[in-house]
Amino acid sequence: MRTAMKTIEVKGEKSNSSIFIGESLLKLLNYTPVENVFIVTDSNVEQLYQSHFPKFPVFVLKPGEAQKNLSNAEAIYQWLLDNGADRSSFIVGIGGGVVCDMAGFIASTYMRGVRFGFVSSTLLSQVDASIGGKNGLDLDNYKNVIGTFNQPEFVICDTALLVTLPITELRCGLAEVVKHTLISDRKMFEFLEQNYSRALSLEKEVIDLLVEHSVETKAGIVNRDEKEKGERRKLNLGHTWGHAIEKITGIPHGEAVSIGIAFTAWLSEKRGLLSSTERDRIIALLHLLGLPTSSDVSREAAMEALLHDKKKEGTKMHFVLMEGIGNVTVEAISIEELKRSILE
Ligand SMILES: O=C(O)C(=O)C[C@@H](O)[C@H](O)[C@H](O)COP(=O)(O)O
Ligand SMILES: [Zn+2]
Repeated sequence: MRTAMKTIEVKGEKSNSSIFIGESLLKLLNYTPVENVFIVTDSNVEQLYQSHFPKFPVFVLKPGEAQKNLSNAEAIYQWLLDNGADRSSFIVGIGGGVVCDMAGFIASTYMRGVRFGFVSSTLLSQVDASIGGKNGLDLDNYKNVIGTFNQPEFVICDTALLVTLPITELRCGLAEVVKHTLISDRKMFEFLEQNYSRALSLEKEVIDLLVEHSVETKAGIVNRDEKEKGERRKLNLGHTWGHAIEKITGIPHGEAVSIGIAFTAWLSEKRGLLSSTERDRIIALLHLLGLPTSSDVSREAAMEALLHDKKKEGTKMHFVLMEGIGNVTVEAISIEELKRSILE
């Protein structure tokens, strides 16, 4: 039985981040100063876990991606000012990806930057969103168009908090786990094929292993390429198409990523990089996890949204393709060629 807490380090250019897997929200005070701390959370987390929070001022956001916007950022800046937060203050985000993104962005910009850390409460956030120092807000429904690279001092991944997570949210986190296995670990993909139902029933041993594997995979990549000049682009597998679907439909991020992964498997097969057998295995695993693999959005509409993605540089776009389960390649594809591949 795996019980011990595991620590993984992310090394950023400016600062480092310690990820504590299996640590408890109840131990938060061991990681923050004893005063001048400000908590950002959402109403779901507040309702379930406020009694576990240390006694610091709390700003409560409404839940959901739509809250990751500039007007909420302004409200939080104002609240910090009103409550006397200064350059020596410490901000803690307690919640999922939206809360961590907001808290990280605010902390990185308030008074030109104050110290911050996260308690990550959803699977998606523990395996991905809270790790690696990307803090961003959406604009006009386009994902993370405004943001910073800045590492939190710590991330507490309290897997005990996952027991209250709705099943849709759990599935969404598993979409990012599948993404990590597709990027670099065929054996882990096979482990998921064999153990998907144990993951869906939140078996502790399996969940801890999956969180640890994802954090290790992501930390390794971020340590080599924090600012996404090269290898980190791989972490965007399924996201270029996924973000377009997410923008148009408003479905949860993990579901959009699942659709994006399935689309990428199709495109990779079409371009002769992936066998149809492996494509079918990928789609089958996503289905076993209860994730969607297609959407009603027309390819033309998705293509239009995709052209506004921040991964577009001039007339080209970096697209992550699969060369087999556990192996991806990043190709700078011209928009014209992408249109031909996708629309013909
Ligand atoms: O951390 C990264 O790098 C990722 O690409 C991880 C993604 O799963 C995550 O959704 C990220 O926020 C997307 O970043 P973006 O730069 O494409 O907005
Ligand atoms: Zn993602």
